[in-house]
Amino acid sequence: MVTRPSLNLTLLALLLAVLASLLDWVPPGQALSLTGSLPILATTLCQLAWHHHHQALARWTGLAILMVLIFALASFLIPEHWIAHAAWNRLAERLIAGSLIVDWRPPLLVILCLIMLIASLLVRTRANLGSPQLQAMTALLLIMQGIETWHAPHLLSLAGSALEQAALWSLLAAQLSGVAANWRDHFPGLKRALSAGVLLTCLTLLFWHQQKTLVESNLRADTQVQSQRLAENLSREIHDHLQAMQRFANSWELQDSLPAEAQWARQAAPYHRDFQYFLNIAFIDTDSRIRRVYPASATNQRLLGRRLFDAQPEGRSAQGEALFSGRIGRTGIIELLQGEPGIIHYLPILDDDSQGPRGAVGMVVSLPVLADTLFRQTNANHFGLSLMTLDQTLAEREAIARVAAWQHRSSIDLDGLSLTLVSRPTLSLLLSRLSRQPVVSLTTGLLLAYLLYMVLFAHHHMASQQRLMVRSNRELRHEVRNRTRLQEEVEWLASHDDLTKLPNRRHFMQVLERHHQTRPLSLLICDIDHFKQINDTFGHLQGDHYLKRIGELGREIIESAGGVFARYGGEEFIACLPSHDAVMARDIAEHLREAIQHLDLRQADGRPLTISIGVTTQMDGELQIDALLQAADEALYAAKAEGRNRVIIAPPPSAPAGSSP
Ligand SMILES: Nc1nc2c(ncn2[C@@H]2O[C@H](COP(=O)(O)OP(=O)(O)OP(=O)(O)O)[C@@H](O)[C@H]2O)c(=O)[nH]1
Repeated sequence: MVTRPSLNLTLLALLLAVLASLLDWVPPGQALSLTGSLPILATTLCQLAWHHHHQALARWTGLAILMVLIFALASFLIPEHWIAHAAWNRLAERLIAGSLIVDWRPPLLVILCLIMLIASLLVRTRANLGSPQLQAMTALLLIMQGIETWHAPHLLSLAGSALEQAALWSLLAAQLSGVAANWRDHFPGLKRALSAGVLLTCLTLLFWHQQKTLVESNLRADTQVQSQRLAENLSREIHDHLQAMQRFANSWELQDSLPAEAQWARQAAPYHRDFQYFLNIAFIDTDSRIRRVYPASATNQRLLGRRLFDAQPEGRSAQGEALFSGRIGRTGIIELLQGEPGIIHYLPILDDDSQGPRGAVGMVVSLPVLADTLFRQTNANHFGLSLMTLDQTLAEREAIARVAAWQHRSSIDLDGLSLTLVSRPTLSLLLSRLSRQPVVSLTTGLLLAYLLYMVLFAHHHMASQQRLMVRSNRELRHEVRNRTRLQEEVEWLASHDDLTKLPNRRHFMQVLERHHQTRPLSLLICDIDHFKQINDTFGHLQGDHYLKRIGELGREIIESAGGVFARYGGEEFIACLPSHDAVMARDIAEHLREAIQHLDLRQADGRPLTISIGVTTQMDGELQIDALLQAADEALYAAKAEGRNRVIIAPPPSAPAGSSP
């Protein structure tokens, strides 16, 4: 549903996405950083197209963006041993020289948010396709982005910039404002499924955050150990060279005179070769003059004969230690005569008759060269390195690849002198070692949360459908029962007399037809005597009462004889007695007449109520209903004519013409 607020919010998202893109933009050739803002901008345009009813355009752009985002997500998910991080970087390199995959890939949480937003746009506002769950997940992912931004600097850029996050919130709000009214009707059905889905999403995000923190801190500890090892190597190197040089100094103790130049060069050469960071190895006499130096480079030659006390006042105390006290002396970090920072060790050459030092061996260690020698042992693709004092960078080795925001500081002990080695692991190194497990858990958890919502929603939908069906079934059964009862009532009314509840004439005729083979078959027609006077005297209601009483009694007597008693019309009743001959029928008719006479019913003149009965019997032959009725009626007429309150037997009905006797 497109509403004015939702359109406005999408336009706001567009503005924010454009601003984010402009702020992120850097000239081509440099590292690209449109990673988050560009897909947000594309999604906003897609949503705008949807708002303007260009559904097909919105659908196809949405699908295209979705494909790109899924590809980017795959680079987070695929294990290193399937596709190495270097391969992803090579792919990025092909797109723009010097770029890395991280320059192209939007932050993880932005990718997930955009996938949810586009998916919910594609399923429109349909709750049964999971739109509410997708939007709830987007909101939770955005909250997580806020936490990530506020929390701490992290290894990977997982969250978008503040502007990108604001644009994403606007997109979500635009979608929500269009559908809120629509969902209000669905809310009872949504409630359970949505709360379960949201709960699982929250748990997934918390679990992911915990896992990610653990993985990153392990990785940090890993690189810290590596960096520490480097520092230890450096310390060991210094220690080793000191020992070696001590041996070198000791080798001159037996010699009384000044070492010959060639001899000095011959003996110093292997040390210089092994420890390339020695700028020179010099023989210094007790007057602190440099008398021999190796290598004999032009710079070193210029030092010959110079008095170090004057030339290097900073090193005076160290020289004094070696030349006068006979102990190893070491300068701090000083500016060397060669113009670079370094340390000079002075190793005394003692006289064999213990007359004090005869001189000292001076070893000039260039710290940049020392650091460089060590730095060369590490891969420049993995670490950027710096060797530092408290306030000065002595040597630096830039990493070839881009470094991460992390840096490790390890202290180095240079024979009592404390330095710091700062190492900065490269992004490529960290990403290639980073476990994919947290991202896999996050993606799987979100997928499961969506599926859980779908299952619960479908279950609720099916359950309510079933409830509806059961209710309709019950109503239908009730309706069928009602109709059957009505039908029975109608049928009963059609075949019975409403006043006396006796079978009516039509029903009686059907009964009679059913006995077309029963012989003998007797028929009785009964008529109340002077009923008109009863009506006239006592009223019709009383007349009705008489009719009912006679009906009840007649039914009792006739049915107990196996016959059927029915109302014939007006104050007349009719009965059939199957398998009763004329004598048996007459007896029953007499019994009926007498029983009525003994009822407590009175005629208008006070005498007991009486009836007259005409009886006829068909003994054999084909059933002749009309003839039987005619005969019984005539017998009744005769009974009336003879004074009423009597039973007259009609002669058997004559056979119809043509029938055999
Ligand atoms: N109360 C009541 N009266 C009825 C009903 N059906 C017919 N009657 C009355 O029955 C009376 C029949 O009268 P008649 O046919 O003249 O016969 P009678 O008065 O019984 O005289 P006889 O038959 O000659 O003895 C009429 O007054 C009818 O109105 C009914 O359902 N209820």
